[in-house]
Amino acid sequence: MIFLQDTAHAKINLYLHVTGRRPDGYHLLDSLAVFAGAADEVRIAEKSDRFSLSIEGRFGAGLEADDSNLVLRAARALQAHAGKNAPHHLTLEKNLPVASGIGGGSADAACTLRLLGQLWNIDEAELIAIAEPLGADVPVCVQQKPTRMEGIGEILTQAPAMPNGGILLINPGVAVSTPDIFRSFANMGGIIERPAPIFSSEWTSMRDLVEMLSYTANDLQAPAIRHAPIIGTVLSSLEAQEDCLMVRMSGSGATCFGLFPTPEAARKAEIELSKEAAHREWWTWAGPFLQN
Ligand SMILES: C[C@](O)(CO)[C@H](O)COP(=O)(O)OP(=O)(O)OC[C@H]1O[C@@H](n2ccc(N)nc2=O)[C@H](O)[C@@H]1O
Ligand SMILES: Nc1ncnc2c1ncn2[C@@H]1O[C@H](COP(=O)(O)OP(=O)(O)OP(=O)(O)O)[C@@H](O)[C@H]1O
Repeated sequence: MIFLQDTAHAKINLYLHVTGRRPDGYHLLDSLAVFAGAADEVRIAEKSDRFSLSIEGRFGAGLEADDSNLVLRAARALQAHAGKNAPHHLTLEKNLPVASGIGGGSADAACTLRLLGQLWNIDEAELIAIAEPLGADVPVCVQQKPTRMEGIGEILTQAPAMPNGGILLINPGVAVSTPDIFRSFANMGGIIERPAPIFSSEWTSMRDLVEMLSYTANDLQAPAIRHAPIIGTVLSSLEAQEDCLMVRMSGSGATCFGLFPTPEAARKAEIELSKEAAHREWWTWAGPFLQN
């Protein structure tokens, strides 16, 4: 019997600047993370003698339901922190492509923390502290709100709400390893000096937001295209769509996004692209941003 469930939304890095490197090798970032309607789902069922996991959904076959899974790692980390001995059976519906730059695993871990936090009465600040060692993207995924991420992802500043625009996501089915892309970034010349983006107090339309984004980039895009040239093809296909305001890759790739004035315009572009996407076996999703 399922008694609690929550959605783990795709994280999109609208820009991602690499600004430095820590002595332990992790890169310092400045990034605007927002969340799309596309999501995995995590469900908590009855108590069990230990935490266990079932995985379903389109991309479930590519993942092990063992201790390496971020859902179980998050559950065990919170259990240890809370000093609880109350394990449950968990189910993950994996709708988002794996290792694709939209933080799927991080979103699942954060979703698990939220669910168990609700069950065990643990506040958000504590959940964020538990989230940090699980992965650089996990803290931002706990809140699932438009957020500027700095440091390696642990310095979070709330960003203005997203305008009521649309996003089209395309993943070409090539898994991209985050450490490999950071390594290539360093080998291709490393840090690019540029002024920090200036945030306004609100974005009244997608055009307003896109104007600000036009002064930014994803510094991992060029290294990712070197690993997976198909990313360049995806970006060109998105760019060719009517009403598309801008295109870019998210995170360390390979998922790319197009921004549109409305969710309907994004859905129309998805339909336009559906033949090519089916032929090339691309995953696509179009619709609104998650509004909080
Ligand atoms: C690229 C982003 O997706 C942007 O949101 C994230 O920074 C990556 O977050 P993530 O997938 O949760 O990454 P983690 O699992 O913490 O790190 C995977 C590996 O990527 C590299 N890594 C990650 C984050 C970061 N700020 N600098 C890094 O150099 C490190 O080699 C690390 O061992
Ligand atoms: N629940 C999970 N969902 C997805 N990946 C998981 C999960 N648990 C563990 N992993 C492992 O984590 C790795 C990264 O997967 P994930 O989908 O989070 O990457 P990503 O989309 O590139 O994330 P990011 O944008 O944070 O870099 C995968 O190689 C996968 O084996």
